[in-house]
Amino acid sequence: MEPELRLESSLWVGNKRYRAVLTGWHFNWTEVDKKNREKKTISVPVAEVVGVEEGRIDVLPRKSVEDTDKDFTVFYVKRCSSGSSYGLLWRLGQTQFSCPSRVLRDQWTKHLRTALKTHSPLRPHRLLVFINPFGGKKKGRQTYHSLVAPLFELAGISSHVIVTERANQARDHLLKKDLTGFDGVVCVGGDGMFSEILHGLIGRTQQEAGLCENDPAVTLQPCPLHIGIIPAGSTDCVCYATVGVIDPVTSALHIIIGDSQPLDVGSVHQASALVHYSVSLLGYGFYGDVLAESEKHRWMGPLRYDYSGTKVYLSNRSYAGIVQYLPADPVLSSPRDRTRCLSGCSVCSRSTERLFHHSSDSASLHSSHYSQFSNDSEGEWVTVEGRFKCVSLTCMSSSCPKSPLGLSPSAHLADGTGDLILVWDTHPLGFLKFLYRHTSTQDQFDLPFVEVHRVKAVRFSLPSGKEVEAYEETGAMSGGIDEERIYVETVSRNGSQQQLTERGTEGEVTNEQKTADLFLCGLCCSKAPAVSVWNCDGEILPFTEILCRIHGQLVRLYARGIEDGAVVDNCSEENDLNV
Ligand SMILES: CCCCCCCCCCCCC/C=C/[C@@H](O)[C@H](COP(=O)(O)O)NC(=O)CCCCC
Ligand SMILES: Nc1ncnc2c1ncn2[C@@H]1O[C@H](COP(=O)(O)OP(=O)(O)O)[C@@H](O)[C@H]1O
Ligand SMILES: [Ca+2]
Repeated sequence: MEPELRLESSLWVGNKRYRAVLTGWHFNWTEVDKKNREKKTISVPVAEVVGVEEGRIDVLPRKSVEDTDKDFTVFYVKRCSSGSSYGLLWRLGQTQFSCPSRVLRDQWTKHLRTALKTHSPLRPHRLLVFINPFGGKKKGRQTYHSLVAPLFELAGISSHVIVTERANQARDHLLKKDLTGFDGVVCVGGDGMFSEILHGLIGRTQQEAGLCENDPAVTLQPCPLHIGIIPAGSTDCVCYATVGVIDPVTSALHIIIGDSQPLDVGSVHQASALVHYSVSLLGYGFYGDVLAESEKHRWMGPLRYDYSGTKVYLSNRSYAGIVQYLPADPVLSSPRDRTRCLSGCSVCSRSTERLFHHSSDSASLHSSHYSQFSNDSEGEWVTVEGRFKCVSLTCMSSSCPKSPLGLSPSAHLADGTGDLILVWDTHPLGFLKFLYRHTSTQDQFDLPFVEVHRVKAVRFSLPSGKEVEAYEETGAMSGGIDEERIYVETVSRNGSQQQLTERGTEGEVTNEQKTADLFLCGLCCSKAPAVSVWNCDGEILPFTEILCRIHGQLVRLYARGIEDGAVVDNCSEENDLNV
């Protein structure tokens, strides 16, 4: 720290005197009694100071409580245990200080603001905010305006807000519109909305870099803009797995202080075309069937997954398939090592070095992305074939309120790998045991019909003859194989063939709905369908035979991973605003 940023003086909070010190990375104030004995110290990392204002200020509603020219107010992050979740809730703390003179007050506010700039270089100044008004319980707009916007305003962040009017509006905006001047993009919605932002930003970055997203062997360019998630969806898995709680205020504070969490992304391809990106769940069998069923019951909101989950479980299906996977280096980590990827994870930090060639310089992070998919470094593919209850791939733990440790509790957010979970066909009670274990700390992989592998890529295909058989079965109800084929629509985007996927717009029959409808015909047939569908972060994919490759740390979120619950809970300190 530059020496001139150090500042120390007596300050008053109410009628108590404090010795305040701004030093290094911290702002501390220690109560001093009449005999000059030091009592309790409050210490706030400068990086967690939200804002500094002259006067005595309250935030909600924002008003100057008392206008004195010797006072200033500091707003900062406080942590509270969240009770039910593993992560910590963040709240806005505030302390109003009085100085002996106006000159000293100005010195404090100037030094604190300079320290903020020095110690949190990634704080956003301007954000592009997309609100899905129909996500989850349909409270996105209200959540943003009542809880998030006042905090952004306090932190001096200007935001351009777009309330979406159709599915894929956010994605299209990010692909085509001028993004100059924005430091990040905020998504107010669920995993489907996040997926739109992900597609828009990854696509835009590759367009500008002249890279072809369709080729699974291409090393994609990491996105320069950060993504913030204000949870307002049904599953909110990406938020939960990267922050540890579903709480709009906590997420807003992570955005304000410019936290940065890299995230692995899977690119899903069919033949030589990109179909979709995935971060949370690429699932065939049970999870695909649940999604297809749940699309019919969107009106139920988040409950649609419980209803559909029960219905699909009772239908007791399994599907034939061939799964091929490219194992990750087992020396680095394992999905069964019982570790957890927490804030500051050492496995992910080491991966940054491995993925980006030993550089802490962000410019070279972007230019020298390690090629891990070229033929000579691929390694050996492993093939398994049989009948599965489900085949799932996740780039991270995919923890969510339904499953607090997630689909793969030891998976890492940013290690360049995904976890492939194979659940072989088994009796219904065995499968129920597997599902039920997701809701507790019991190991869902410790079952004889379950396998988990840490992988760099996965291929899925149907045993020969099965695809035709599948189309014939669904075709019997819906008019034949050609009808299925015409649902697969490709459009040209910037010269490349790109799969167009739309979901959820009322009154419009989309590709996914058509694919789901075809699939659901199978549900009412006496004969169970021979194929399932892929659930890709809440989207139904219109293909069965796919290849997915994991791209290490392709995007960055305004988050820091799940904080260890043992970290000090300072919520009970005085002056908590409890926003
Ligand atoms: C007997 C108790 C059974 C409990 C089963 C618990 C298993 C839960 C694992 C959930 C993993 C979720 C991974 C995330 C998926 C989301 O991308 C996706 C879309 O979310 P959204 O856009 O918010 O709608 N959600 C799902 O596919 C829901 C799967 C629910 C399965 C029961
Ligand atoms: N204005 C809109 N009308 C209809 N669908 C929308 C709109 N905005 C976004 N969507 C789509 O809604 C889907 C679900 O959104 P999401 O916010 O994830 O809610 P949920 O978690 O409840 O599924 C997303 O795939 C997104 O593309
Ligand atoms: Ca990973």
